[in-house]
Amino acid sequence: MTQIPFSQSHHWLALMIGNSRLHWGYFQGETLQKSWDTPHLTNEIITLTIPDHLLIPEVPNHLPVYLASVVPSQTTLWQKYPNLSLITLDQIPLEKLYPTMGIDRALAVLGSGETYGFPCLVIDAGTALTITGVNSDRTLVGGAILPGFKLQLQVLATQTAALPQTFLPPNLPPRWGTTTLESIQSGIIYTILAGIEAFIQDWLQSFPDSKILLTGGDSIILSTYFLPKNRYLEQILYQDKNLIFWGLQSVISKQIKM
Ligand SMILES: Nc1ncnc2c1ncn2[C@@H]1O[C@H](COP(=O)(O)OP(=O)(O)OP(=O)(O)O)[C@@H](O)[C@H]1O
Ligand SMILES: CC(C)(CO)[C@@H](O)C(=O)NCCC(=O)O
Ligand SMILES: [K+]
Repeated sequence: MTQIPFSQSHHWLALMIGNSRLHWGYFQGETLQKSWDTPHLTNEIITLTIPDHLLIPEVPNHLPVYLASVVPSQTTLWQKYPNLSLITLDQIPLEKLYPTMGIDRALAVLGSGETYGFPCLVIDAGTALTITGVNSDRTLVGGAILPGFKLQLQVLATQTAALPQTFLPPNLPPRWGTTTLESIQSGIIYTILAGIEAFIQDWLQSFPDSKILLTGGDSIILSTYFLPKNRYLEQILYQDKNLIFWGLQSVISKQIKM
């Protein structure tokens, strides 16, 4: 994997491989022009044709790809792609990251700090739901990992006889469910919300000036559920689906003179 001189092209792709799907960002210089998601790859990739509907003009087929991944089997499929740079934990300018920490968490909390300021707490509602806090010295304080909303719903449906597959309702369901569906929704949603609130309150005791960022595939629905119950957090709580891209942009712009 070779480092691409950035001057070759101002067009580049950020690719975050998550556990559910691929998250793409198309950048011109430091500007994120578009972002989109696709399913995991099934075959090795050698050239990359950008879908027409993304309306990216004149994009070459070997656009530089800056790849961060938490799925090793997907990373392998990129080995023969000519313009690939793999972003790994050692390139993240944060202190005390531990060796097995997910690069998505490190990038999201870096992107959050660079954009909204340090200290910051990131709540990433993806396949897994992660909580990651960094202080004003850009040092990892720590975090937590639990099954995400969809995974919790799925596991109840697949590991029990009587419980059906359940969806996330568009608005907060009643706490006291009177049907199976409502009871599952209530159980998962209210316990996740209570857990998140407890982590935030604990964090704010140590870092009262911290911003709190919600990101990940379920972050919009999470803020819909969470904000009306926690109006006191309104001034410090933000939803931003692009935190990982801001983190990648920060790492890459420091490696390469734009
Ligand atoms: N089109 C979609 N495809 C898959 N998941 C989706 C989609 N839209 C929303 N989601 C939600 O996004 C969640 C997955 O989040 P995200 O895409 O951030 O996960 P991911 O790619 O696995 O990343 P991570 O590794 O951070 O978990 C799922 O729980 C699902 O409910
Ligand atoms: C927790 C996930 C799955 C979230 O995508 C990812 O960040 C990961 O694989 N992390 C490795 C373990 C850790 O972060 O401690
Ligand atoms: K695993």
